[in-house]
Amino acid sequence: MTKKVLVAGFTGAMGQKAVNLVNNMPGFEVVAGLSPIAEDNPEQYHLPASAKIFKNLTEIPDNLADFWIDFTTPKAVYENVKFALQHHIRPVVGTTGMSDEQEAELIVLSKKEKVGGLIAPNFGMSAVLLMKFAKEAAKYFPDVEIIEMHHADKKDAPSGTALATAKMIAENRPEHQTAPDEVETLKNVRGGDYQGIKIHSVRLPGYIAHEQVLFGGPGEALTIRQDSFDRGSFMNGVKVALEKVDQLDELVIGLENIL
Ligand SMILES: NC(=O)C1=CN([C@@H]2O[C@H](COP(=O)(O)OP(=O)(O)OC[C@H]3O[C@@H](n4cnc5c(N)ncnc54)[C@H](OP(=O)(O)O)[C@@H]3O)[C@@H](O)[C@H]2O)C=CC1
Ligand SMILES: O=C(O)C1=N[C@H](C(=O)O)C[C@H](O)C1
Repeated sequence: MTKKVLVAGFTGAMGQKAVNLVNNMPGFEVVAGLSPIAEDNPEQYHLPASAKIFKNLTEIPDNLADFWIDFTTPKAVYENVKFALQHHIRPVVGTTGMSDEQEAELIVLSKKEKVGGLIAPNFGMSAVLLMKFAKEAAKYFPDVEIIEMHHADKKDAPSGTALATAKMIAENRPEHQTAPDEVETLKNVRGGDYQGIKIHSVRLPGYIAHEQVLFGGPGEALTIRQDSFDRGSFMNGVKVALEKVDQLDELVIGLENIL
């Protein structure tokens, strides 16, 4: 039986990549798109002619879709995923910017509704491996800072990937010295702080998505870097998620946990 997919944020940069992915996945079909200012013309957005376009959650009927791909905005994603879980649609979520509390609430809801799904701050293999390697390196290099660089239209900072990297490093690093007293003569010039890990966010035209993790030790340094040069690089991860979320019975965080 064909698996039916709703793409939330289908008009956006990632949403359009997701539409193209599903259009080319045998056994899957885009049946609907959600986006607040989209025109009611599916083919304009490369959706099948039969696909329905919705402008808000209240318009979406029951039993419409099996999967919910979400590439929307930090403001919309929590309500979207809640709606999907309550309507037994399996969410595959790339949208970043949710708080830890929001994610925890959604996990509880997924268990209650017995609906599996995935939230992945990054669907790219280079970023998944960077996070894994950084977590390992943190055992030996407790002094670390993160620089993430993104396109100028990005709405949230730091990136979801940088925050996930910091969390994974924090889980694994041994006791470390806290930074000495320092004076910022320019406000926030030392970046954001996650449990003593500085995060620096760069936004520039021409960039897509890039991250460096810099470890420093006595007389040596280790730099781990990943680059996403094209948004197509995220689609293998989305494909794997669509193929595997059927086997999950709750909401899982992180692509690495289903690979
Ligand atoms: N996990 C991953 O691997 C990746 C995650 N991302 C994340 O995906 C998200 C989207 O990125 P990107 O595609 O670049 O952003 P865009 O701004 O290009 O697209 C956002 C989309 O969301 C839509 N939208 C806005 N509000 C709502 C709403 N209330 N309900 C449904 N749709 C809404 C917009 O519609 P309209 O145009 O009609 O306003 C638009 O289609 C970001 O959070 C980004 O960080 C990005 C790349 C990879
Ligand atoms: O907004 C983006 O573009 C990206 N967002 C995700 C994030 O916040 O980490 C993933 C990737 O970095 C691209």
